[in-house]
Amino acid sequence: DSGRLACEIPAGPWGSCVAEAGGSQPVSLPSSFALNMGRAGSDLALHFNPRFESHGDARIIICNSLQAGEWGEEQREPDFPFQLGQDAKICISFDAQELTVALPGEQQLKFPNRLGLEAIEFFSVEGDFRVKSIKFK
Ligand SMILES: C=CCO[C@@H]1O[C@H](CO)[C@@H](O[C@@H]2O[C@H](CO)[C@H](O)[C@H](OCc3cn(-c4n[nH]c(N)n4)nn3)[C@H]2O)[C@H](O)[C@H]1NC(C)=O
Repeated sequence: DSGRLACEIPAGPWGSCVAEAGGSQPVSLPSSFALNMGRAGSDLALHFNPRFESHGDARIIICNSLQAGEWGEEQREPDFPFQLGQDAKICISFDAQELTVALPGEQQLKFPNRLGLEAIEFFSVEGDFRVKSIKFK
């Protein structure tokens, strides 16, 4: 079980690195997983949703915000660095302007901090993604 640990991105001015190592399980073909963070389940600064195959999308990362239960405009990232059954290190940091997601293979993705989030008060994981470690720095 080669769960490697978190990444070392230093905390941003506001935020911190929410580091995660996990992996999608080869047992069942996961259609997608999601990491959600923000103030509450209905107020997310970042819904980070890699889709292997779901909603008619294949191998694309969907990022969005959720404000009072309403989805914002999706940001769609076709550069898809995940492999089924492989561990993935994902590291999220943020400041007043944007959230930065460090992905496997030195890939980086940015998403505007639409909620002006200053602290992560809510964090959830959905789908076939087994979290091996989480570190708030
Ligand atoms: C073309 C038709 C209208 O557009 C579609 O509208 C859908 C509904 O809003 C969009 O799907 C939602 O997209 C949201 C982000 O913008 C969320 O991903 C939402 O799902 C929330 C969610 C995901 N998950 C989840 N992910 N993985 C697992 N296991 N569970 N649990 N709750 C999805 O149901 C979907 O991404 C969007 N597609 C396009 C191409 O825009």
